[in-house]
Amino acid sequence: MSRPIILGIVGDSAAGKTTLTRGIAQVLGPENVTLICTDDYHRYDRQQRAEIGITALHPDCNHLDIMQQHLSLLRTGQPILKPVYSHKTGTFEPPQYIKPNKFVIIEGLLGYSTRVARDSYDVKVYLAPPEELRTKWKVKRDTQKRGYTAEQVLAELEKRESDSAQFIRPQRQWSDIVISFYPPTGEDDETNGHLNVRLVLRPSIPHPDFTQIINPGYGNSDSAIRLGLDRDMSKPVDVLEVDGHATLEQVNKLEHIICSDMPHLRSICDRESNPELGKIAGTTGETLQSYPLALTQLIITYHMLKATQIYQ
Ligand SMILES: Nc1ncnc2c1ncn2[C@@H]1O[C@H](COP(=O)(O)OP(=O)(O)O)[C@@H](O)[C@H]1O
Ligand SMILES: O=C(COP(=O)(O)O)[C@H](O)[C@H](O)COP(=O)(O)O
Repeated sequence: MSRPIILGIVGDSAAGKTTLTRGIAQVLGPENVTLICTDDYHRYDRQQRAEIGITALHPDCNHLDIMQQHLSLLRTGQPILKPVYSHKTGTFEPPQYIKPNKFVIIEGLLGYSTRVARDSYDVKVYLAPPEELRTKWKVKRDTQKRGYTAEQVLAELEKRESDSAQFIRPQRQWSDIVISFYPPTGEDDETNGHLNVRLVLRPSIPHPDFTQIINPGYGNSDSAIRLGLDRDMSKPVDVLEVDGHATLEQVNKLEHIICSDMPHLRSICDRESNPELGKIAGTTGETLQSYPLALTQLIITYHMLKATQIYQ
């Protein structure tokens, strides 16, 4: 059976969804990827939301029924007529005709909020940076790119907090992978390129065999790459951590584990031949490179390529 492979990336505003998506789409080939942002399914424009007093995070503020209908259509390879919301103007634009490519990446706030929607994905990712870091990212992004003042962004975050807690954060439970970038202890997050990452790997999909990381000789607890067991939302999980200061040699070893069981896809599943992996736009428009981000993007790409072996 041939059908598009669907990746979900869910998380609160400025949690890093677009940044994560970019590298994955580059590896898979932009011509093979359809990108969809579920903000397009907002029910009200910016002015209406302000008048009604509802936030974009509330399910009632989104056409979730149409979103899930569209996800089901995309999963079976059918086209949709997608609404378009502009973050630039805060208004809706004419709808777009979209025919899914080989891979579809759906990113947004409420992608896992209904069962039918959840059933549409092959891989489900949830982004959960510490709230302090997300606040900094949101202030920076929304002041630089969306025309807000820092005070407006902070006031908006406060207004949204109860909806975040009630509707956004619980979706973490449905994900296969929870991703948290975080600053190393004692360093502030201005060193964005050197953030560590914590990946919660649920057994809901089969992950690459990372156990050799904990073999004697590899080192673990004091290494820059660590594997352990934990619980997330009370369920047992594996946790893989990669420090921003990991060496190239350590990163290459992990990459080898990720890519070694798909030799015929080696050229795709490889960090070195995909220089876009791990790239982040810095504060002054410069480009930073992060190994933790690159490896995270590679693990997600691994799962998408694996899914093609079953469905394409
Ligand atoms: N992994 C990361 N490392 C460093 N900075 C990041 C990372 N992810 C996101 N950011 C910063 O946070 C900002 C918001 O991220 P973005 O991807 O636009 O979030 P979202 O799409 O979830 O709203 C970006 O402009 C970037 O500056
Ligand atoms: O929370 C988000 C989602 O975007 P993202 O996840 O990219 O932050 C936006 O604030 C709403 O879509 C409304 O947009 P605006 O506030 O610009 O009208």
